Amino acid sequence: MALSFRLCSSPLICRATLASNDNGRNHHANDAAFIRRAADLSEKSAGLTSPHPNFGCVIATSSGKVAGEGYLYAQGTKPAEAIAVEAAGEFSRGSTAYLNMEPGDCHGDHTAVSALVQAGIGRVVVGIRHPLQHLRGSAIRELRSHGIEVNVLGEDFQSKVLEDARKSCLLVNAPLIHRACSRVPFSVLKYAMTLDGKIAASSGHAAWISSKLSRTRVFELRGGSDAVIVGGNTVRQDDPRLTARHGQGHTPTRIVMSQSLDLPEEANLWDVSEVSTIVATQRGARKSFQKLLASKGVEVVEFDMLNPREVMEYFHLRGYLSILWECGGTLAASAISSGVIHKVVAFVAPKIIGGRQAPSPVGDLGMVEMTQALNLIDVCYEQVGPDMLVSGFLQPIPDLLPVIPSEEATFEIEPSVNPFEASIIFFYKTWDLYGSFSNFSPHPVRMPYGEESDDYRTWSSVEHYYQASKFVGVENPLAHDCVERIRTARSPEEAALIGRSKQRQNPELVRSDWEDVKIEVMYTALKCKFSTYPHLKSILLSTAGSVLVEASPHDLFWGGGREGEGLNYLGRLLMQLRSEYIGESSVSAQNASLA
Ligand SMILES: NC(=O)C1=CN([C@@H]2O[C@H](COP(=O)(O)OP(=O)(O)OC[C@H]3O[C@@H](n4cnc5c(N)ncnc54)[C@H](OP(=O)(O)O)[C@@H]3O)[C@@H](O)[C@H]2O)C=CC1
Ligand SMILES: Nc1c(N[C@@H]2O[C@H](COP(=O)(O)O)[C@@H](O)[C@H]2O)[nH]c(=O)[nH]c1=O
Repeated sequence: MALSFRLCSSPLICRATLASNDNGRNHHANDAAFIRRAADLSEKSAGLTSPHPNFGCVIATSSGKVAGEGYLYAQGTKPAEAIAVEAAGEFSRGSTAYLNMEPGDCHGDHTAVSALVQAGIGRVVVGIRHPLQHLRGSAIRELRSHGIEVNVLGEDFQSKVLEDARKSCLLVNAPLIHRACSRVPFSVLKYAMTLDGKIAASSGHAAWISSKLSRTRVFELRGGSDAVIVGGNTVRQDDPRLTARHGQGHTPTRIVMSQSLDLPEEANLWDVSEVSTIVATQRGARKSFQKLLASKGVEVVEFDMLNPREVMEYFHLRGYLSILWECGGTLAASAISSGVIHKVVAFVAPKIIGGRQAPSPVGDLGMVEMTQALNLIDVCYEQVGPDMLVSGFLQPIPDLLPVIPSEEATFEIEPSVNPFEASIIFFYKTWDLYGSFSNFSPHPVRMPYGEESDDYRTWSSVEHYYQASKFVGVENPLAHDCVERIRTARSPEEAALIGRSKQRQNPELVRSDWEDVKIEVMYTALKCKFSTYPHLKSILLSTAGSVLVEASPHDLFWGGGREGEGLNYLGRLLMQLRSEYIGESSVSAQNASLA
């Protein structure tokens, strides 16, 4: 369903519509402006961390002044709402909080909602409901249950300015919305072409068509994606690096799709010292070359049918939210035909190269009449240096507006419905249904700082503690530095990045018994987390009878692997902990009955 706004049906809507005189219009304009600001804010972490649901919060006083604002930096960090009310301090009381998206308090601890309630916020305006089914509506319901007036754009109010503001909220979380309703990640096809529609000269040479400024924009696009994809021919022709080149921030995985595996033995993409590369290929293709790639640290994933849809479904399962396609026209045509491309970003350079054989951005789509052409929607034009950047959507952002339930019906919706009827519970990303089982979940633990130390510190997540433990007890100041860098990392993913890369680059800094103790380290940290947070313990206990599997297809030690080939140690430890708790509670029940 394309973007649209529905007719009002709830009492709140009618109240709002009745107030739609000039004063009402002013309110709408203010609300729209602050919601847009929240949406802009929510995108601030783009390129700094891996893509995640984007949340922004603006607190505005009754006189229309911004008192505080915040955005979610990465998954597993402090919610935008908590940051904003902290910044606003006493001004929060009676103010309005503008949220581009309903909070995703997915761990039962309701941090975002509590922050707003405790700060005395009087009214909350929400751009869109949370797209994920298991979170949608619950924070709104909870806020209302605390007597806070909550208005959801498109449900409680309608007007042109609010429609535009709501659209900006949909745009900043388009990848998440796609995740909620399709089985493929949000995909953007990007290319640079000359004014005569060529992406290379007839020799295949393409460096460079677009200007330096445009290419810097491409680095930003890469930094905001989980992965960048090219086809085998682009690797052979260009030997690309596909890095984001911004120094500190997030770097996407590089993916090569090649059926033949007829690829060079030496290539920039096989250097995985900084960024990983995955080659997706046809099952059974050039086994000897697969071995060579594996020896260089390149992951090879075989597919029975190597096509864009299969590959995208696979990366969806790996938790990828957004993918940037930087391939040539052959693979681009195949991806468009498979329906996996959602958006197109084209840099058009004012140059003419000519050449009958020179490649164009999209190969054969089998169309013969101009009436069959695919029309982009929501098209934007922007001049970037000498180039023109044209972007637009090939598919509308799905509108997940529910058929608006009545207030009573809203209360009847069971937010904790478990879609996994089967006895296997998968968990991975923190925003998923059982996201609190992930090491990245935002639950700080008090654990020792150093081996057998009495010096207990707060670690922002189990992942922080686990990664730092690799370097504990090593007599080397550099190892101490690693521990401190990991402890103070801004997010669990940064902690993981530092821990993993240091372990790879400086194995001498890792404690010698790490392989023997790592399971115990993890277990102790998990035990601390689940004992510290009773609601997490309850969620764990509620899974009794189910097998817990960390749905990480690439981590074959802690995760379950793609086809169950992983050892799933994280899932196992959680089940062990669950048994321990169940044992403890049955012993205490026995003691109580004896007493
Ligand atoms: N200006 C720009 O923005 C860009 C320009 N280019 C230029 O484009 C040219 C290369 O274009 P092109 O040949 O189209 O390269 P592609 O990147 O589209 O690579 C095509 C290759 O992709 C692999 N592939 C795997 N699965 C599929 C599938 N289902 N459908 C189609 N291909 C699949 C095959 O590799 P294999 O043969 O290994 O099996 C195929 O040969 C180069 O000159 C390069 O410089 C490239 C990217 C961007
Ligand atoms: N030629 C061309 C592009 N080409 C794309 O960039 C890749 C090279 O990236 P890297 O090795 O990281 O610099 C190349 O393989 C292709 O995918 N991109 C652009 O923005 N503008 C250009 O003019």
